[in-house]
Amino acid sequence: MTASTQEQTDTDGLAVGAGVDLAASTQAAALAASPWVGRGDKNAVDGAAVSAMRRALAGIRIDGTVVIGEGEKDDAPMLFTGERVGSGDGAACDVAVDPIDGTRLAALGLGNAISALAVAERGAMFDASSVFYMEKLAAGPAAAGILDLRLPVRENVFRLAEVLGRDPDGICVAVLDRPRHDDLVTEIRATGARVRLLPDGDVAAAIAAVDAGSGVDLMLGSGGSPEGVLAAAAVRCFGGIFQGRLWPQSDAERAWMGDRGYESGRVLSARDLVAGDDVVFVATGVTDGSLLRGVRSELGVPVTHSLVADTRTGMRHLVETRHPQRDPGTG
Ligand SMILES: O=P(O)(O)OC[C@H]1O[C@](O)(COP(=O)(O)O)[C@@H](O)[C@@H]1O
Ligand SMILES: [Mn+2]
Ligand SMILES: [Mn+2]
Repeated sequence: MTASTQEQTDTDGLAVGAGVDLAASTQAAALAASPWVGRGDKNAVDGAAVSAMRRALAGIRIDGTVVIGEGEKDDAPMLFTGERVGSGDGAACDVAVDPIDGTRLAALGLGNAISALAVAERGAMFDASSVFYMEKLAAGPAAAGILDLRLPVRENVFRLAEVLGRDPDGICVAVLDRPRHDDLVTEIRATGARVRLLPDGDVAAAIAAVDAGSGVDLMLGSGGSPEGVLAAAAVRCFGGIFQGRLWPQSDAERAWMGDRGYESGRVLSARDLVAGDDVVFVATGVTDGSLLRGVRSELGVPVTHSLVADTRTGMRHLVETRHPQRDPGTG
């Protein structure tokens, strides 16, 4: 795998096919966060994951620029937007990271926390760093051309039920459990559909929505814009649809959108959010979840579960990795 990855990177000049290499970064983040799981300290979870991911990226042969990161931080050397990551040689690319999506879940010892990273060609990723929230819709491939974020919720649920050949009561919609979603949840339930309320973690939820057999048919509601770009990258690799609409919360955010000529109400597709034909998405489980198992220990050896996918091959790998901690003294 590594040899062919290397070759592809050399001949194409792009960071494609490098998914398994890139997974080292989400694995490092998950491994570093795992001692903090259940200890109630969100900052410790995030801090450990961010530094480990950053260090691991330095060993990966890409010339990456973080487009979706931890915000524009001037102080701590973290994964801030605009930061260059990777070894500096290899393909020039945009990088989106969420070292832990579900920090609170991990701190509370709850399931579904993941570490996620996506890479695309340089300039391919939508700059969503300055408007925090995005309204989102994600569903499987059958929903293409049928569902639309601008339609009433009821209409989307009925359309999805029809295209899937079910009654609305056979539809399950994932929604972040937030007071702002109370009306949304009422509207969904009024159609007969079920709602799976999530304490956190809408990247994994969007993947569940596009993935047949996950038990989730649709994801609706607002969440972080950075997570929207990561979910869009995943959907580009897995198939299915993702739609996002920036949801500004302040005059500063509205001004930022205006300055960039972003019409309010514009619906962004997965391809608008992550363009190009070379997209790689990797995620590693931190705590056990519906998508991935969390970090666990087998006879003292840490084991991780990662998902690796790319648009070029359309392949999706579930990778189980043993991480023996070698004693330098014994080689
Ligand atoms: O908690 P809010 O403000 O509703 O934001 C929702 C966002 O936070 C999360 O639940 C958790 O994100 P982090 O763990 O990266 O902070 C995301 O999955 C989601 O997009
Ligand atoms: Mn995070
Ligand atoms: Mn997040």
